Amino acid sequence: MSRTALIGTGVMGETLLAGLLHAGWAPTGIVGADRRESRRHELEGRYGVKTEEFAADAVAGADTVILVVKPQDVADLLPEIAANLAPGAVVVSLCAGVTTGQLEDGLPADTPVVRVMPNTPAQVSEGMAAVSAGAHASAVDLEKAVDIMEAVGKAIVVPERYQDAVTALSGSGPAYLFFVVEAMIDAGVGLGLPRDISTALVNQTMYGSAKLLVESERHPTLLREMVTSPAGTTAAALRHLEERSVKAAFMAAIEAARDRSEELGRRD
Ligand SMILES: NC(=O)C1=CN([C@@H]2O[C@H](COP(=O)(O)OP(=O)(O)OC[C@H]3O[C@@H](n4cnc5c(N)ncnc54)[C@H](O)[C@@H]3O)[C@@H](O)[C@H]2O)C=CC1
Ligand SMILES: O=C(O)[C@@H]1CCC=N1
Repeated sequence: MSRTALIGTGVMGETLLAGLLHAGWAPTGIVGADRRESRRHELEGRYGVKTEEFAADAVAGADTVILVVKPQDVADLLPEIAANLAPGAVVVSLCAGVTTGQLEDGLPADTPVVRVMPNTPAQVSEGMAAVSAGAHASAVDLEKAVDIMEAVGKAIVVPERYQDAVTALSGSGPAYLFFVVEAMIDAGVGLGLPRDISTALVNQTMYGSAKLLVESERHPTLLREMVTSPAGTTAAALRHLEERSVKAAFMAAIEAARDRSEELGRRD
């Protein structure tokens, strides 16, 4: 039976684990590793998977090793797993900024490495992931990573040079949308709506708008124009957003995220 080791079971590690189990993967085929004892107990109780304290133990005998630790922890992790990595095992990294070259340098020669940028909507099987092959990853290895990510949403293959931009856009993207949601809910409360009513209005507006965007396949400008009646309420609101350069602020914010991803990938 194939065995997948999931190294790091924090927010993103649990997201992937839950998604894979929801997609029908057997808990017996997955072993988690986390340094935190409390986390290991939580995961074992919640999902019935086996967990290990040390990554090296989880990796032994695994044909796929998925790294979901913070980028800052990767350098210490690689020597831990390198010694126990099974020949031919594919290493799939979800760590922001960390390049396939950095990973290959810390792993046995010719280890197939695939870099992936996922996002948290994978928790509800609506993730968006971008996948890039390292120097020694075959088409089959790349497909393995795509299959893993497609179990929890959509996945596309991109050249690795796009990964920092992808990280800034779809990796961090859910946080930008939740930020807008918070702002809208607070605005509703500011206008006198009870918080639960404001939340219900905003949540469904977000959900319905996202569904309309995807299902209609119409350009967002057209969809926005459909809402904007001449001399109406939307025009009055959009004027305020334009006066405050909100679009430019989004662009600058996403550039900052791209720069941070590049920084995380820089070798010391
Ligand atoms: N949270 C998100 O929305 C996304 C996160 N990512 C990437 O996923 C990775 C993890 O992020 P989060 O889950 O948010 O962080 P987190 O801090 O929630 O989880 C990291 C986990 O790794 C464990 N860990 C650290 N070193 C370890 C080791 N040597 N052996 C075993 N376990 C170890 C920690 O105990 C912790 O539970 C990061 O590289 C991040 O860039 C990527 C896309 C989205
Ligand atoms: O904030 C971060 O660094 C991670 C990567 C993309 C989303 N969360």
